[in-house]
Amino acid sequence: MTLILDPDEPAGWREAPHRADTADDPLTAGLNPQQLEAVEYRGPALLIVAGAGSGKTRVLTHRIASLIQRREAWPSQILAITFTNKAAAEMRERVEALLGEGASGMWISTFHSACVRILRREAESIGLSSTFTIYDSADTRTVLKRIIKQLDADTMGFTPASAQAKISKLKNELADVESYARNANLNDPQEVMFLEIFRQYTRRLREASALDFDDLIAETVYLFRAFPKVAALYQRRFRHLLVDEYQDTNHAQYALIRELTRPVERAIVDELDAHGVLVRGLVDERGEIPGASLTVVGDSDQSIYAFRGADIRNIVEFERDFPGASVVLLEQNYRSTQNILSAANAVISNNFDRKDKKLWTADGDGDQIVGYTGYTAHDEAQFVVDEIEALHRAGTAYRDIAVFYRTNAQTRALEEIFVRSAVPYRVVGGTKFYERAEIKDAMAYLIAVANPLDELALRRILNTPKRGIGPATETAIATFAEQNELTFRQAMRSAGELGLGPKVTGAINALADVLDEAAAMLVPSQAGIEAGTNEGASKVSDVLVFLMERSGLLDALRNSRDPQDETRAENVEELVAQTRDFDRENPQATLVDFLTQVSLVAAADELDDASGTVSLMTLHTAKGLEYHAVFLTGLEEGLLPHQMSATEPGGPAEERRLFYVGITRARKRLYLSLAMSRAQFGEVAVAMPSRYLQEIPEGLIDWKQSPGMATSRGGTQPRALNARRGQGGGASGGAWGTRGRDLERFSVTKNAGAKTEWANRVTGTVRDNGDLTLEPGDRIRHADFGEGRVSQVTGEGTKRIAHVSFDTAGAKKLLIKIAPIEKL
Ligand SMILES: Nc1ncnc2c1ncn2[C@@H]1O[C@H](COP(=O)(O)OP(=O)(O)OP(=O)(O)O)[C@@H](O)[C@H]1O
Ligand SMILES: [Mg+2]
Repeated sequence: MTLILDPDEPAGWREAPHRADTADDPLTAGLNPQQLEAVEYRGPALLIVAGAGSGKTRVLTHRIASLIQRREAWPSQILAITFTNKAAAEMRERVEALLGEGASGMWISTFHSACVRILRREAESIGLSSTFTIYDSADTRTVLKRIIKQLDADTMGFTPASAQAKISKLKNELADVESYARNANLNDPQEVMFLEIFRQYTRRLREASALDFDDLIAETVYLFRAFPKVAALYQRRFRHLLVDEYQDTNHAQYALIRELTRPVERAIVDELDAHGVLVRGLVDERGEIPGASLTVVGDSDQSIYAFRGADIRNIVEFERDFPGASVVLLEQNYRSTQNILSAANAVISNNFDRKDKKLWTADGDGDQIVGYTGYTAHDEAQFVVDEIEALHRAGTAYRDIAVFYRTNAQTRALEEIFVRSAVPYRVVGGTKFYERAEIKDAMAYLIAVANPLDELALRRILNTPKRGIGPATETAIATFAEQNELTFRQAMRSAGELGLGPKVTGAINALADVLDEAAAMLVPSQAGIEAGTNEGASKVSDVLVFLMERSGLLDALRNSRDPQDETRAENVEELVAQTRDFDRENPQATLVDFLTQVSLVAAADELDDASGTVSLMTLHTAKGLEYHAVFLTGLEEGLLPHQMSATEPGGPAEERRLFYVGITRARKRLYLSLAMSRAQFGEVAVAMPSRYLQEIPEGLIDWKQSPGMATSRGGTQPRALNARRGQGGGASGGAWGTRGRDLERFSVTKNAGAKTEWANRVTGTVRDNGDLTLEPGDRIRHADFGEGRVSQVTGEGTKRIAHVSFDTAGAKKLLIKIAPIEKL
């Protein structure tokens, strides 16, 4: 092992750091006494626990800046861990702004990037090449798929996704093959099989010099444990370790922190010294280098990653794990108005098993929270955009406004309205809807059908979903096409002449068949051809559904248990929903028309202006951030809490923390919105207000209903929400928290009648026109659009839609169940 001086260490390193004069220090001015105590703390371990917006991140930033400015530490002696790359960049910027100079050599990064950096340097010690590959989730599943196939493990119920989840969980707990084998019950064939899968997976990655995401942390821990001298280099180097969002660390990350903060024993110190590593100024009277000073900050109310193995116990047991630790509690909130904080307090107090703490501010109540219930997701999106335009006119910069949602699929409706407005926006931490890989894949199928000459689209889908057509085959087809002056598509049809195996040839032909069949669906009927119309041709949505099903793309995503693939499947379903809308709105339009419209939407992305852009992101991405105005959208049962959470222990409580995280991002203005119906896979489902909305005290929210509902009270008797239960309201499912595992407080304290009354207030009149019979030719009156004639009724049951030509308002489509209409 060679020991070298760290390249990040500045020349000035050899001068021992010294403590500068602290009087009138701008770094500490304006901090409250508890914050000051945390910034000035000099000792082995410090835990800062506090609610949202109380200055935890700010204290970390000031602490780093003060250590550097007072020359108590060199930038290279600092390691700060944040939860996202965005947070890391922000913290670095702030530290540098406080210092008034750059601070290179300082490590501010996520756990994963810090570990990659360490592992690339030290790879040889653990038999890896320093150019090791990092496997993403998809790569991992590909490897597992092959192993499972080879072992016939699928017959025992193993899938790549299930094996992946189990392996990931083990790695987050730092269990490797050996330790798993020691504890496994070898009489259980399931366990024996899993052990074999785990063993082979580990071996294959090693052979490929590859690490998966979980390995990055776990391998660093193993490295440090197996090679104390390597560990000593980092223990000596990082004198100050600071961790933000500590409540979301898992066991492996916790172990890493422990390794990094261990003291360096005297024997190793001597060895480092002998190798020319500078230790002077670091050793104590026993000849050891004491453990690094550790500062962690967290808020157990904001723990939202239990599904990825995060362990709140890391916070609860901090004092036991790090003896001599000090604890600082921050109480005052500096971010939000009291109204926003009161809403957050009220919501989170419904979670059991937490220490009661109340956020408060000295800054006054502020504006009321604004509530809005849209008819549809589009209506809701329109409200959001209108309000943003109003805020902007009143002087709020776009960059100071954010829109949050629970699932990525919700961006579709939002983006459509944003694109039509002039409001610049960007989707943070995720590509825009049409840029997402799975949407591009689905679109590539449509493009390949619409334009068989488009080689790019064909190549994209050739092996998507994976159908065993490798790059060599792809090249063979391309070469054959070139040599014989054929298109790529024609060459695919000549696969039999390429000398490929029968399976590959079969796969290529099957894909070509699917594309041919889809193309045939687009041919108009004889009458249509004669009339020059599109009559008789299949709708775009039908062609897309056919392609997604026959190609296996949707199944591959749906059957995977990787949470990301689930989102991808939802996105593809959103695209299907969008084509359904398109078909309804443009009955005569062709596939090419659809593709053209999509390209135009995508081309409008260039929008930007000097005052920045509005940020759209998921609630998970929003952690740690703050904005002047925050819009929390899609506050419906099934979305928040997400329907998946219902089946997980602690799920609804974690979803509530997510809602709490969302609320506490807002500084001055908070908007809560939902839609009464939401399209899911092209079906319009009736949505129910999120149970969490009910937990916010009445007076805090000013409900502005959608115009269509505000005036619709006359005529129809409001009906009990209960009447809707069990009517298969799509994603909304069982209303009002009656799901089995959701043993939550309000379901015992609030009676059903109160719930109904409350829901009526939220959604305007709760209509149920479920039994209203309408036929083409019927005259109706709509609360806003006036009188009109029904031209068509489509859909069934709760999803019946009336197509109405209004006398003055033009053509509209109405969801009969909830529309404010009466038959004349
Ligand atoms: N003493 C203070 N004086 C003025 N502003 C402060 C003070 N402390 C914190 N702030 C401001 O309050 C806001 C919230 O601070 P910060 O983001 O550090 O809170 P946090 O506890 O990390 O929140 P979260 O739990 O959401 O991560 C920031 O705008 C910060 O600059
Ligand atoms: Mg923070």
